[in-house]
Amino acid sequence: MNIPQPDDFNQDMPVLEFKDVTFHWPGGKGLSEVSFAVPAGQFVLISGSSGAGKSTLLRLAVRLEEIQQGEILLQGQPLDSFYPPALRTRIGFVQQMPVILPGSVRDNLLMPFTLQSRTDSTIPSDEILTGWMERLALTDVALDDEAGDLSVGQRQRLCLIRSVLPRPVVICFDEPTSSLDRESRERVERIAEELAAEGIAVLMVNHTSYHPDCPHMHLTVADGKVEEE
Ligand SMILES: Nc1ncnc2c1ncn2[C@@H]1O[C@H](COP(=O)(O)OP(=O)(O)OP(=O)(O)O)[C@@H](O)[C@H]1O
Repeated sequence: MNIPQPDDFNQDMPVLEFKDVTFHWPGGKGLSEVSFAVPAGQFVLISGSSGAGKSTLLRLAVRLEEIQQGEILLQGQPLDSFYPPALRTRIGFVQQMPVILPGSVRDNLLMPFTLQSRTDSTIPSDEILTGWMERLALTDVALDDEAGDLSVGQRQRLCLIRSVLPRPVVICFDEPTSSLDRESRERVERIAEELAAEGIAVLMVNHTSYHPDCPHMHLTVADGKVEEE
């Protein structure tokens, strides 16, 4: 996979960097002075107890929440310097509760290409879409099916494909396997590891019994802090 990089991006720079980031929800929970750097193609496993702040960390990384102090850099540039549709194609997000839009499976998969501003991307063919669906064991789903009729597990895999298609430099997975049976779970985990091997940095919140086969960084979230193990 050919991962796009801006002309001035030095491959030795972290692709994603948190610098002293602080964010608190209105109720006071949140994260304080979080710093870590993720090189291109790094697999990052994120763990911590329920309510520790793992989803909050990912939501900050994809700018669904605004940091209150510090800085988050994507390819060396502040997150808020990206035009939002351009940011969405550079950093993918597969959420716990997948977001599906009205329309067919094809409409949902191609949604990033209707929003995006980049001119260097070709709209994927049906062959590419079905290839990805086979890779994720969605063989009983057709491109013309209504996406709203899919199960939660099927929706999660559809969102995974939708995030990968624009060739992002980072993908954040928030418990992408929570609604899947064991076989599908292992398949999604294997694909996430393959994406890292192809050069995409992968940040994955996952259950504690998951141990990636690939080399990885492990971040633990506890008491509003993020520590690298
Ligand atoms: N929209 C919100 N408004 C106020 N507080 C919130 C909001 N979202 C999360 N929080 C609080 O922030 C803390 C961290 O939540 P977060 O969802 O990031 O935890 P988590 O580690 O992902 O948990 P889980 O493993 O259960 O998904 C929790 O105490 C939660 O109640």
